[in-house]
Amino acid sequence: MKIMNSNLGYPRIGAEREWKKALEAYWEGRINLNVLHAEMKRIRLSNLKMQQNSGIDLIPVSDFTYYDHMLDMAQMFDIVPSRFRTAGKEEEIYFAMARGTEEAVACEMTKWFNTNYHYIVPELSDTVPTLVRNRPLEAYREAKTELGIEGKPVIVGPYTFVKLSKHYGNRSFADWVRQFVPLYARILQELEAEGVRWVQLDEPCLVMDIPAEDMELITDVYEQLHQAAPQLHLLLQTYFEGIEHYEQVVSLPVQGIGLDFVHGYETNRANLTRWSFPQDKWLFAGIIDGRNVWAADQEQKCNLLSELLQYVTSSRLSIQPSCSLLHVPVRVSQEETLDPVIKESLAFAEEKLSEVVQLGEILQKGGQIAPLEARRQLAKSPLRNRADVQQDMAQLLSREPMRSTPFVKRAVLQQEYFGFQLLPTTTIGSFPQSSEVRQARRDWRQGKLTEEAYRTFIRRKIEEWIGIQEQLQLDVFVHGEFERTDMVEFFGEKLDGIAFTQNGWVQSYGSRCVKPPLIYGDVAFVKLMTVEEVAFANTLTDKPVKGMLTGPVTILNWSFVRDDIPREQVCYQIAAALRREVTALEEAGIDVIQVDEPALREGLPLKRKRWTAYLDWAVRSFLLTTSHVKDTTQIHTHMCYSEFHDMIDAISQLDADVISIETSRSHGELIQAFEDRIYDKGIGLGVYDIHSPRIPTVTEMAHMIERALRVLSPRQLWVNPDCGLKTRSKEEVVAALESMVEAACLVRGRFLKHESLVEERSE
Ligand SMILES: Nc1nc2c(c(=O)[nH]1)N[C@@H](CNc1ccc(C(=O)N[C@@H](CCC(=O)N[C@@H](CCC(=O)N[C@@H](CCC(=O)O)C(=O)O)C(=O)O)C(=O)O)cc1)CN2
Ligand code: MET
Ligand SMILES: [Zn+2]
Repeated sequence: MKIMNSNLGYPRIGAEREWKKALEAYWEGRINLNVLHAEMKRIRLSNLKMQQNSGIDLIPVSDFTYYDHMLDMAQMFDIVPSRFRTAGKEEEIYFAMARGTEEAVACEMTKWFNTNYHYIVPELSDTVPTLVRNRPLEAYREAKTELGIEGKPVIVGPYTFVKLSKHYGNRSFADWVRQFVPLYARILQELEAEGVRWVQLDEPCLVMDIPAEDMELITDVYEQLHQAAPQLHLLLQTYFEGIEHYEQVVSLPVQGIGLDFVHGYETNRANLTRWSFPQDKWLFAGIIDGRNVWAADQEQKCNLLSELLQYVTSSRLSIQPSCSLLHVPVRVSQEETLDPVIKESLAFAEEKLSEVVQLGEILQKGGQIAPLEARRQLAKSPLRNRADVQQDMAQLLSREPMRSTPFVKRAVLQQEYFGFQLLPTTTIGSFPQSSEVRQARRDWRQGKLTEEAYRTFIRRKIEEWIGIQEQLQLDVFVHGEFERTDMVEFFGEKLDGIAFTQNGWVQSYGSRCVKPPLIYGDVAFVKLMTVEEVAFANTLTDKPVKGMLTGPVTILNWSFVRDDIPREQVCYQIAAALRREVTALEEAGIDVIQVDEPALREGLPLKRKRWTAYLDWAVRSFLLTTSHVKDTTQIHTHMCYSEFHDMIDAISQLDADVISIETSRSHGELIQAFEDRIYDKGIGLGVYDIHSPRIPTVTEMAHMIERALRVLSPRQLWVNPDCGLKTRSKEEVVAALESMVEAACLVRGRFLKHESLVEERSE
C-alpha cells in the first residue's frame, strides 16, 4: 500500500508575484473586479495544478485568499465590525477591513505566531456570528470540477480562531468558542454531504502554553463537530512546536492528528515515546521544514520516518511539510545568480513538495537515498567557517557588553547636548518608496542607470526630504532610506556570509512581500553600509539626523538561517558586524543612532519555558551592537507589530535611550502596559497607523499623546508615527506629519500652561 502524502498550504503569491500585481492593480483602479476575479482564479488553479503534478495526494483547498485567511474566515462568519457595513459590496467590505477607509480605521493586524506573516485580527463584539458562505465547499467544488482534484479543505479550527480574535463585550472565551460550533458544524455537514473525505482544521494554538481546563472545552467542541459529520475525516493540524496536553489531544474524536516533527521535534517525539499513538488514527507527520529553505537531508528524514513507523502503521501515516508553505518562496529553479553550491542546497515550496513525494517513494520501495553533495560541500566550505569571525566573537564576548554610564546619568548629558524641547517629534526612518524610487533602482540594477547617476538620484531624494522635514519642523530627522529595497535585504546584500535571491519572495502582509536573505556562512563586516547617505543628510541640516540600522535580532529573524550552528551564534556574528557600522557612524559625526528591532518579539519561542534563554542572547546581541558608544550618542530603537506587555523587562535591558513602539493599530491598548511598570527611558508611542492610507486628525493624535501622558512623564515621551513611511505616498506623509507636529504642539502648549500654573501656585 502506498504511503500517503499531504500538503498543508501553498504560497498564494505566484512564482512571479502575479497575485500581488493583480491586487495592487485593482486597488489602484487599473483593473476592475471581474478582471481581478479572473486573475485570482487563474493563480489559484495554477497553484493546485502544480501540487497535482508534483504527486501530492491530499492537496489543500481554501488556503488561497485575496488578502489573508483569517480575514476570509471572519467574513465567512459575518464578523464585520459595524464601521465597515456601509463600505459597499462584499469585496469592498473585505478590503476595507484589511486596509481601512477614510471613515473607518482598519482592523488590527498582527503576527501569525512566530512568523513574519501578519493576519487580520477578527473583532468579536456582541453580535451573533452567522455563516454567510461556505468557502471551503466552494473551493472544494472548484478544484474538483476544474482539475479533478479531490481536495482537502483547510480552515482554522474554532479554538484557534477565537483565541486569535479580539473579544469585546461580556461573553467569556468559552462562550465565544461555543457560539461558533454550530457554524463549523454546518460547514462540515455540507462538506460531508458533498462527499469530501478529509478536512484539515488548523489548531496551532494547541502548541502554546494553554490552560489545562481548555482541553475540556476543546474535547467538547470536537465531540460536537464529529457528531455533526461522522463520515468526514477530521484532521486536527498543529504546527510550529510540539503540542501541549498530548494525551488529551490525541484522544480527541478526530481521524487524523497533524504534528510538526521539525519545529516540535523534541516535544512531539518525547510524547510519542511516552504515550505512543492511538492505533485507530492517522498520523500526519510534518517532516519537511516549511519554515526554512535548506534542502532536506534524506538520510536523516528516513531515519525519522522509520522511528515514527514504530508507533503507527504505514497505512496510517502521511508525510507532509511541517506547516503551510506560505512561509517559503515559490521556486528555486528560476534563480539564476546564486552560487551553485548554495542553489543546490536549497528547496523552496515547489522543491519541498518533491522532497515529500520522494521520501514516500524511498520509504516504500526502499529506493536509493540521494546523498546531498551540495550540502556536504557547503558544510566544509571556507565560507561557513571563518577563523577571523570566530576569534572576533570569542574576544567580544569575553565580557558582557553594556554601556559604561547608566541611563539616568547619560540622559542628563544627552539633554544638555541636544537640548530637545518637550515631546520631541521624529519619524521611524523610511519615507515613501515611490515608483520613481523603485524604477530608478531597477534601472540601476539592469545597468540602464550608472552607479554615479543612481547615487545622484538618491542624494536628490535625501535633499528633497530633508527640506520637507525642515518645513515640518520635526526635531530629529532621518535620511529616508531611499537606497534600501528592504531593511533586512539591504544589509543582507552588504554583509559577507549572506546570499540573496532574485525572486525569493514571501508574503508578509496583504500584497506586501519580502525577500529574506539566506544566511549560509559566518557573517562578517566587509564595507560600510549606511554611512554615506546618513552623513550626506547630516550635512544638509542643523537638526540631528538619525543613523539608521536594522538590528541583529531582526536581521536574524527575517532571514533564512543556516541550521548547522545555534541561531544565537549567528546573531552574535551579525551583532559584531553591525557594531563596526555603529562605530563608523559615530566617527562620521552621527550622534543619534537608531537600531531597529521590530522582530525581537517575533523570535520569542512559542513556549514560555524557552523565553529566558532567547531573550538573554537577543538582548546581549543588541548590546553588542550598541553599547560601546559615547555617553552623548543617543541610541534609539524601534519595534512594531508586537505585544510588549510580557517583555517590558527585556526591552528595558536593551538600554536604548529612546524606543519607538507601535501602538495605534492596537487602538492604544499598549499604554496600559506602562501603567504599573516603571519604564524610565525615552519612549515614543506611535500616534498613528502608517499601514492605512487614512490621514489621522490632529485631535485623535493629541488624544493619543495625552493618553500616554497619563502614564508616562512628559520628559520621556516622544511623538512619532507607528512605523516607517515607505508604503505611503508623499501627500499622505506630508499631511499626516503636519497634523502630527501640530498635535504635539497643541499638547505641549496645554502642558506648559498647566506646568506654569503649577509653578505659580507652588511659588
Ligand atoms: N523584511 C521585512 N519584514 C518586515 C518588514 C520589513 O520592512 N521588512 N516590515 C513589516 C512588514 N511590512 C512590510 C512593508 C512593506 C513591504 C514592501 O513594501 N515590500 C515591497 C518589496 C520591497 C522591495 O524589495 N522593493 C524593491 C522593488 C521590487 C520590485 O517589485 N521591483 C519591480 C520593479 C520596481 C517597480 O517598478 O515597482 C520588479 O522587479 O518588477 C525595491 O525597492 O527596489 C513590495 O511588496 O512591493 C514589505 C513588508 C514586518 N516585516
Ligand atoms: C518594520 S520597522 C521599519 C523600520 C525602518 N527604519 C523603517 O522606517 O522603515
Ligand atoms: Zn516598524
